[in-house]
Amino acid sequence: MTVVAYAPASIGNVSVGFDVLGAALAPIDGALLGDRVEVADHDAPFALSCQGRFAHKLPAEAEKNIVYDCYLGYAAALKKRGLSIKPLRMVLEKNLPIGSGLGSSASSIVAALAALNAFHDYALDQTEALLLMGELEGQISGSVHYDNVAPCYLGGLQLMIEEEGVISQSIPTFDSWYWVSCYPGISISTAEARAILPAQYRRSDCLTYGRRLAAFVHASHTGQEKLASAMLKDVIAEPYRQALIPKFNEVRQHAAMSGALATGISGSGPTVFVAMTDKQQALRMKDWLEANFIQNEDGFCHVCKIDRQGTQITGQGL
Ligand SMILES: Nc1ncnc2c1ncn2[C@@H]1O[C@H](COP(=O)(O)OP(=O)(O)O)[C@@H](O)[C@H]1O
Ligand SMILES: N[C@@H](CCOP(=O)(O)O)C(=O)O
Repeated sequence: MTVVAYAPASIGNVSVGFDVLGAALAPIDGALLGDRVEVADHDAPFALSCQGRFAHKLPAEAEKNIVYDCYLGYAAALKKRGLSIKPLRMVLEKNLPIGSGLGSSASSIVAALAALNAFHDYALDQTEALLLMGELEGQISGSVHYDNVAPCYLGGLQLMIEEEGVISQSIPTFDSWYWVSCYPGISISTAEARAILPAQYRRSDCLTYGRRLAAFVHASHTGQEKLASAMLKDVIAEPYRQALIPKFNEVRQHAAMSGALATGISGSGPTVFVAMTDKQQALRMKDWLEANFIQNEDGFCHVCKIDRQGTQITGQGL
């Protein structure tokens, strides 16, 4: 048997919801923006290999690849249920750049665990699988946060709940919005971008954060597009992280003059996103970002919609 899982890129935080809001992305031109993992029968207990555009940036030793930790974590989860992992080989197709703000580690984790789970006849239910994905993401970034793994796995715009046995739930999105997502080609470690944030915040920032997040969720549920987009502002991470991203302010200024609804840092950066409603403006914004924001040959830009499907399983090999 061979199983392949595709797990889309995601925007963590979406500006207004630090660690509690995340959106899965699908380029409108049908380009693949996410990692894929193949799991197949094997004549030895385990093997892992890597391919794809960004495979050369992964740790050289297979044991340092998060996909290997997924294998160990999944085997342990099966063992707890009195089940055994089958002999298998895994292939990671690393399509997302590392330390990009596109949920790269989450994409590998979700694709790996979704493929392993499909290969074992869905031994874990969706919540159990998502809990394990969050745990593995926490190993890499220094603390458990679901704002990449949840949208990547479930699709859509996900709001983290993490109470009463509910990890996340999806909230409505505006069909007319395009998300122009541009990776400049440099890397920022999520763990380091978390370490520079204050340990404590002023009361006024806490109130602004809570008020705007509540207003965004309310506006999304009541279809108030203008109000929702006006809430896409960040007092928690962006003031401290923007200095790590060359030309971030120029992007914001140009986007505002070009009809953008909002501009923000995707996850911990350096990818930025610009939300727009006009497709032609979005395509022009992409051209501008490619000419003015991308720094090297690793960079790229996509005009995206929200990916509603999340992780997809197919039967064919890579
Ligand atoms: N399959 C993988 N995908 C991405 N990163 C991986 C993977 N396996 C191991 N790593 C390591 O995990 C860290 C991921 O860094 P991080 O900044 O969290 O990336 P991202 O923000 O893109 O998820 C890097 O040190 C990287 O070498
Ligand atoms: N909420 C996290 C999101 C990190 O996303 P990544 O794509 O940079 O891994 C944070 O902002 O730290």
